[in-house]
Amino acid sequence: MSGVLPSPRPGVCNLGAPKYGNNFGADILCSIAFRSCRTSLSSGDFKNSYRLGHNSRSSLGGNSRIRNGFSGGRGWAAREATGKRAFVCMAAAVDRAAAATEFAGWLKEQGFPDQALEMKMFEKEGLGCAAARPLKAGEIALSVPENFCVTAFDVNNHPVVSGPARGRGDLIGLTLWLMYERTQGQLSKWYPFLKLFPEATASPLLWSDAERDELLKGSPALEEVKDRVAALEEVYEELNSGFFEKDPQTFASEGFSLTAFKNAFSTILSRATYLPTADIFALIPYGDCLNHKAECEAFLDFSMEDEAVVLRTDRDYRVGDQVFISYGADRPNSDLLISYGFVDQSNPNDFLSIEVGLLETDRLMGLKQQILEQAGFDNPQTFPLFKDRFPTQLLTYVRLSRLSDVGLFAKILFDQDVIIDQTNEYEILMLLMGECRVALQAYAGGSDEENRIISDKKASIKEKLAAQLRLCEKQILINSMAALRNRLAPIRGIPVKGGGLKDPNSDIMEMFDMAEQIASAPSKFLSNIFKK
Ligand SMILES: C[S@@+](CC[C@H](N)C(=O)[O-])C[C@H]1O[C@@H](n2cnc3c(N)ncnc32)[C@H](O)[C@@H]1O
Repeated sequence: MSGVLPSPRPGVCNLGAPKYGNNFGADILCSIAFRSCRTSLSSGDFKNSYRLGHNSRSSLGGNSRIRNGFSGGRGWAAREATGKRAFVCMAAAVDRAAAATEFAGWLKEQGFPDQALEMKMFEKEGLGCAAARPLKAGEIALSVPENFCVTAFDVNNHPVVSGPARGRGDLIGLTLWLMYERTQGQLSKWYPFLKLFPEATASPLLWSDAERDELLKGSPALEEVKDRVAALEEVYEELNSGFFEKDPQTFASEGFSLTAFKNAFSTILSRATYLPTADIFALIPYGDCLNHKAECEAFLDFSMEDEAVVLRTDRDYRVGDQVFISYGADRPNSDLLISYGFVDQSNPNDFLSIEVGLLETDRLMGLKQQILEQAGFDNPQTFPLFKDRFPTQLLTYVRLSRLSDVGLFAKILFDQDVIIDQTNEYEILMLLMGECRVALQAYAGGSDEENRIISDKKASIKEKLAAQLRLCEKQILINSMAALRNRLAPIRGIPVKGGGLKDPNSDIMEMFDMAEQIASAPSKFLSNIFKK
């Protein structure tokens, strides 16, 4: 075997959690708007490489060659496939635990080395890997020889799909590979491996338009999913008109339908692992059964020395414990849902992206832009809002954007949380508050409804996942607003509409109400309220 995976989050690479750490406890014009979390997903890159997948750590090159010594291929047993040629839907009906046992036995027959992990079913995550013996932190838990992995090597050397896959990204190549091998059923030499794969995931990429519109209403994920689906359908159309329709004998219609393509893509997206050292995506026996834990730091990578894909543990495990990896350090729930079809309600890395920028009409725009550039920021710039923190840099950025006195520019420091003056601070906190309020109002219903759906046994998987996502995102906004309120409270001498100053403690709720409703026309509101 030899294989492929997507890569990181181009848009947000410098915005991850580690760089920012303004805890709400310690405390949080421009144009402001919430953005879909374009983490690993980028429609611009889609056609050539759908930048997604575990270990989103480095960028992904083309797939026309095997990179950095990862040669792959060859060894996947020349076992003669037997059985009828038939389109086999590797559906949920397959008993996955039995399939895993069968696959492990089959691998052994092919000379696969003994591992410290065994595949096992877990209630929450489905198939996973458990420690077969006690493991110490830093130990090699898994070592899969490269020739047992499916990669671009297999795609590029495939008698049927190499043509359609040419010039496309690794994930599309692997999707084509999976579609074709699925049509071969038991004749496929990969059959025991394919039997482990779910037919598709619960990703909203596969939901109907109506389901997406209803269930993701308010979430920035909706826009993201729509973009992805459009890009995916475009790729399919190209493949269909360029290859599938022209040769229906080879590309049997059922196995190469749009539905089959989307299903296979979602499966590949959820199972292919990006190997940073080899800069390649791979389907890795055992490795593709490892589930994600946000707190985990272990990840799969190619070891040139061992010529194998290796997992080193980041903690001790007892026999039977599930061994986890990280699918990427800073993946918000919207990304997990789209890429893998699950939501982690306790995800410490969950975030919403907020975009801020300078006003076109700002007479100091040129100067401000220079300051931003020197500090390494764009205009506009996206920042993450986490449920317990947001970046100090976000505040500084917005403070700068609202400054009209050049004499105060010297106070702008991106590595420190420095209030420029109270009027400026009041403005920016109100703007952010208003933006959060508007974003929150875009979701239908309250959090009680989401909690009800999550615990409702009759609710569908899609309804539950969407409710989990909405709940987490709303919590980020609610917590952000609470933090903004905390920051606003001690500001004394707050300017009011009629001019003059007012003690905030006298009618603080009224002030917040006002502040939270301004986002639809922030500059208009501010030009009125701060009229000199
Ligand atoms: C690489 S596969 C892992 C094997 C998979 N559990 C299976 O049953 O085949 C990724 C899939 O595992 C599931 N998964 C991984 N981590 C999870 C988590 N923390 N919570 C829930 N599901 C998880 C999701 O269904 C995801 O699409």
